[in-house]
Amino acid sequence: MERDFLDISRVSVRFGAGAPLVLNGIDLKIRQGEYVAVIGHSGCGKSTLLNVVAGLLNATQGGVILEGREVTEPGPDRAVVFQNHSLLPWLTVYENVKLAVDRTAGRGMSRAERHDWTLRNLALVRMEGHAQKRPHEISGGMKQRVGIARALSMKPKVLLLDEPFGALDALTRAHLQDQVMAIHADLGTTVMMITHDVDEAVLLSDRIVMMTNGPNATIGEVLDVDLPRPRDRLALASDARFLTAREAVLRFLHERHALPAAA
Ligand SMILES: Nc1ncnc2c1ncn2[C@@H]1O[C@H](COP(=O)(O)OP(=O)(O)OP(=O)(O)O)[C@@H](O)[C@H]1O
Repeated sequence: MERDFLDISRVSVRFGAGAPLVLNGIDLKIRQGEYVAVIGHSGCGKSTLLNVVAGLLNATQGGVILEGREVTEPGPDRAVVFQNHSLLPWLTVYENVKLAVDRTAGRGMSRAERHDWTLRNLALVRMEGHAQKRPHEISGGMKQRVGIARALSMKPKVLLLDEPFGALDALTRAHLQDQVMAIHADLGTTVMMITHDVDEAVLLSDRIVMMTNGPNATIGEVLDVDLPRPRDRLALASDARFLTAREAVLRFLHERHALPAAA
């Protein structure tokens, strides 16, 4: 049987003694190459869970094992892309990615190889033509693409996406989703993505992890998205399997685990 690649085991988190548990006993095993979306209402603890996997936050109980090694701190094997692009404003697009290359995957590469690797990752997100621009000269969607290139350039074992398209308009968002699907197909990167967007979760994922409301949030249900790849958003818009999966997530979020204010 295939070994679990990323093993999130009985993770509970509380912020401060006496405070309620934000997360309570999260158990999730992710296979290599799998694309998993985590969805749930605002404040249920999705980012908290991602931060534990990233090594930015220690679990109060339980832990995370990646390829047999316990996660205790951040590392280049788990690259994170946040909703708000975090590029260094005084560096060009090229330099932003090159900096990550120099610090991680580029160690041991020659100068020419590091240059090529930087350009190759910019090309993955179609940003090689904007390499010499600075962040203020490019759009929000382009900044997110550079953020994704920077993350991928580290050759991470797991790509952690925290609502990476949340701040973008619908068309830009669709474009980026297609690019991420193409990259995932190409590289086979393992992805854990947080989202609020049901359609996005169904379109991109192999499995959707649905979280109950906090505090004491836990995994309510896990849905296998049984749709062949490559996936085409237009064809899927009327595909019965897509619509069934979408409905299952919507029912979970808006019937079984509606927020009290929205009930
Ligand atoms: N550093 C912290 N100190 C104290 N409480 C925190 C801290 N970080 C998060 N929390 C609390 O933990 C809970 C979960 O927050 P988290 O950001 O993980 O939720 P989320 O599901 O990602 O929300 P959203 O979808 O709105 O981004 C919230 O109640 C939040 O206020």
